[in-house]
Amino acid sequence: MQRNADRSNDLPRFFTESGVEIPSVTADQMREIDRIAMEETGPNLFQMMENAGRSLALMALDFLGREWRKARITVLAGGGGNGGGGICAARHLANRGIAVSLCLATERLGEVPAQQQGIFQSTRGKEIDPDHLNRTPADLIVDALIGYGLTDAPRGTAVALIGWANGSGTPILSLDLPSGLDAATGVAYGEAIRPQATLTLALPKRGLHPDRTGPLFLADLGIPEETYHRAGVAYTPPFGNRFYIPLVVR
Ligand SMILES: NC(=O)C1=CN([C@@H]2O[C@H](COP(=O)(O)OP(=O)(O)OC[C@H]3O[C@@H](n4cnc5c(N)ncnc54)[C@H](O)[C@@H]3O)[C@@H](O)[C@H]2O)[C@@H](O)CC1
Ligand SMILES: [K+]
Repeated sequence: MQRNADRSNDLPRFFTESGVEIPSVTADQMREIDRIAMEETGPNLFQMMENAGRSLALMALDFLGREWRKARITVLAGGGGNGGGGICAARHLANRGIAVSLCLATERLGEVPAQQQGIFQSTRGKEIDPDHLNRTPADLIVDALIGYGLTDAPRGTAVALIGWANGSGTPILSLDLPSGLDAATGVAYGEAIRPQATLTLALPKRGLHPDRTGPLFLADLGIPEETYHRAGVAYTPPFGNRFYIPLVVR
């Protein structure tokens, strides 16, 4: 059965459309790159989260196509860095007049996600409780519940929201990785989001198997080459003249 299979010996490789290979990272390696950025080189966490959220909003707009103005979007967000990126995207989408509903899995937000929530509260977007989800029609769901911080099966409201989103029949865009998957191995500890597409951040996470992510895209967080090199990651900027790019996975 695929759900809980150990897939660590079957890791995908990631390439740009022009065939340049992009290194993949475990959660620990990505955490170290984040640490070097935050403590040594910049950008700081708020700046990276802003870049993540804006690219996520842009990808949602591209996904919706010409009908984007009429779209209704539900953003599901957790309390960590992944949730913060989702809340930021919710603001950018609400700023464009889209009907955005933000549903938080927890009231305990980290400091930077809480700042994002504070800004969102000045938009026309609405914050809704999980028990209002079925009364809130959506054309697109954004999954920003859990990112590379997951270490065991999703619990509590997060797992209820994963189940609701999967059963909704509405397309889902996942931020960084489908919530519920382990970033390094791609193993699902329990129920995991089944997205239409995934926007991963900075570098692809090792466990992003294409059968679990849908089409995979990579967003630029604005981290300089030097930061990756200090972390021991051979990195050449893959973005060309864009801020998010499709990845080819083999
Ligand atoms: N440089 C980067 O890579 C950046 C990463 N960012 C995002 O931040 C994420 C990492 O942030 P964090 O380390 O805060 O971790 P996450 O946000 O991935 O996970 C922590 C949160 O997930 C929820 N959670 C974790 N385990 C759970 C469980 N078993 N059941 C239910 N809920 C659970 C809780 O809300 C917790 O606060 C990345 O995946 C990425 O999306 C961005 O914030 C910007 C910078
Ligand atoms: K996610």
